[in-house]
Amino acid sequence: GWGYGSKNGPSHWHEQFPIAKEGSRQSPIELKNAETKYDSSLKPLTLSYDASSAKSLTNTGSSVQVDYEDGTDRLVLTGGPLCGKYRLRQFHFHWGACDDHGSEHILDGTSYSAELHLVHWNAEKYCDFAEAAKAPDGLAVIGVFLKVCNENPALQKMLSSLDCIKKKGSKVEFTDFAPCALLPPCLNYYTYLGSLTTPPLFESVIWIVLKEPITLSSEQMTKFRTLEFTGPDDPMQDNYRPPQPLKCREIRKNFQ
Ligand SMILES: NS(=O)(=O)c1ccc(O)c(NC(=O)NCCCCO)c1
Ligand SMILES: [Zn+2]
Repeated sequence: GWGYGSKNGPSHWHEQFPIAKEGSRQSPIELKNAETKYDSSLKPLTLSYDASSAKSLTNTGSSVQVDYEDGTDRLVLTGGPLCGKYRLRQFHFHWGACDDHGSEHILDGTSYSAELHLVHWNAEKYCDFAEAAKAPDGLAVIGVFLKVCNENPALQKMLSSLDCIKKKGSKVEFTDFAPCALLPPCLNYYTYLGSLTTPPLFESVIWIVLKEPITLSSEQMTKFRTLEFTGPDDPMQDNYRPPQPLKCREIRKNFQ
């Protein structure tokens, strides 16, 4: 199956997922602040997150992912560019082999060491995630850059559990994790219409990329790389897709 290696990585994905090449709204993209447009009609993001509905921590074989119980309205994102209420389903990360790269979005030429994706689906219009994932307004993903600087206590609970999920497909119970602890103080954002950044690359994501990164220590960053893609000689790293053509898209921001 698809992956991030030389034989099954992003340059090969079009062979099984033609939208990779043929799509009009693929992600990630380069964000060039000078070419974005301030939109005063954009609302602030409102996140109502309670910690209780975290469920599990999984090595998906392409990332590390925390899944949430999304059968009820417990962790809801509204406002911003969104119409309706979007329910948090999971968050996961993308990162590099070295600290100088690893994010999927690139901001004014800067690649960050990693990128957090908080994945929400439109529970007002669709019955479940799978249905929403196929709709043009089905998903809303908040992207948060990670910059190596000082230690991030909020990440520690997850990172200290990674030893238990080294192998692809492994999963452990992971409860009471408040995702809002992973957000920076300032919620200024860029927003544009895009896609999943992994196969099946559905063009169903309203992207909300925060301008301000969160920080973590280099030891914490190293911890991500102790996970395995397929086996002990295959460390999970460089699990990011490079930027895709902007084509006929506008990038808006909620700040001047
Ligand atoms: N990176 S993203 O755009 O935020 C993103 C958000 C939600 C997703 O469902 C996917 N992709 C996905 O689920 N692919 C199927 C199997 C993956 C196993 O790891 C990517
Ligand atoms: Zn992602």
